Order: sequence, then C-alpha cells, then structure tokens
Amino acid sequence: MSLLTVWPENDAAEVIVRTSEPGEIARALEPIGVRFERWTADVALPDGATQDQVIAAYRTEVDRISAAEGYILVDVIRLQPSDDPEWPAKAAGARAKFLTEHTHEDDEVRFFVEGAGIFYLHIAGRVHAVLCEAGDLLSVPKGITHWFDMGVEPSVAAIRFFHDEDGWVGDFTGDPIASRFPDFDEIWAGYAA
Ligand SMILES: CSCCC(=O)C(=O)O
Ligand SMILES: [Fe+2]
Ligand code: NI
Repeated sequence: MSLLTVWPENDAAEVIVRTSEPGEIARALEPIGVRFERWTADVALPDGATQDQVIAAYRTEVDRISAAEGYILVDVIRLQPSDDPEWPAKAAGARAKFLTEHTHEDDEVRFFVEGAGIFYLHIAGRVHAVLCEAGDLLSVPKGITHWFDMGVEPSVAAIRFFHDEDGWVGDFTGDPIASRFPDFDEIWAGYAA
C-alpha cells in the first residue's frame, strides 16, 4: 500500500509524518504543489502487458491528464528482473541515475502500473518519501528537487508523461543527500513485511 514518510531535511531520525491513508497522503502533499491520486483501470492488465496495452487500459485517465496539462509524449518505463545477462548492469545503472538528486525543467508525472518505487521530494526544508504502488499517480511540478529509489532488485512499470519529445532530462544537484535517508529496501522491509 502507498506510504508517505516526512523528515526534516537534516534529520532522518525524526519522523514528522507517516501515513498510508491515500486521502491523508494527498492532503499532506497538496501544500507543496504535489498531486497524489489513485486511478482504477478501465480494463484488467495481462502480466507483462505491452506499452500499448498498458496505455489502452488507462486510456480515459491518460487522455484526461494529457488534454488538461498538454502532454505530447506518453511512454511506459518498465524495469523488471529478467534473464537478460545485461539485466544486473541495467538495473544498477538505472537505480544509480534515479537515486542521484536532480530536478527537471518539465513536470514529472508518473502513474504506477506494477511494482513499487519511492519518490523522495526535497522541498520546504523537508524530505517527503512517497512510496508509490500500482494505481498511484504522482505529479511533481518542474524544478522540485528529488530522487527516486526502486531497490536493489527493481520491479516497476510506470506510465510517464512529457511535454516535449526529449523525454527524461535530469539536472543533477551533486548533493549525495539520498545516502542520508532510508532507501527503498529499508522502508519496504519495515513496512510491507
Ligand atoms: C518510475 S519513474 C523513475 C523515476 C524518475 O523518472 C525520476 O525520478 O526522474
Ligand atoms: Fe526525476
Ligand atoms: Ni516540458
């Protein structure tokens, strides 16, 4: 289930907020301009659905948000264990990239279709860790400093929305702040157990 944990940016030992109630998560994030929604699919998804099947299953919501916010590119990022010999390097590379604090010149809008991942939003002197699972939509306004962790064994699929063809472009802050907070595996172990 989704989970929000909030700490002061300089003290990961002090938990300010911790809630798994979707309405409370949405209300806690609203003041920092971050939108959290729960979507239901129009149709059930087969395992390992293709990009087109995923987008078709959520067509109503994808079209609504694209029209409302002017997105022109929608894709599905899927990072899941496979017997591809390249998988371990690919997983480690993707994790390291997202785990490095960064901003985007574009809004960051992600809808989780399968698996789980945590967005760490560093804003207003706090770090807000949003554990997103299947059915969660998170919309992070452009310029918000953040990082993302999906654990040492990533297993996640998410619909991504972009305003332009260049897709994912991150501006890294160079701050190793992610190392000062609990990572995905720590939070997951203490929560989903
Ligand atoms: C599941 S989306 C991966 C995270 C991401 O796109 C980001 O942090 O910029
Ligand atoms: Fe990002
Ligand atoms: Ni844009």
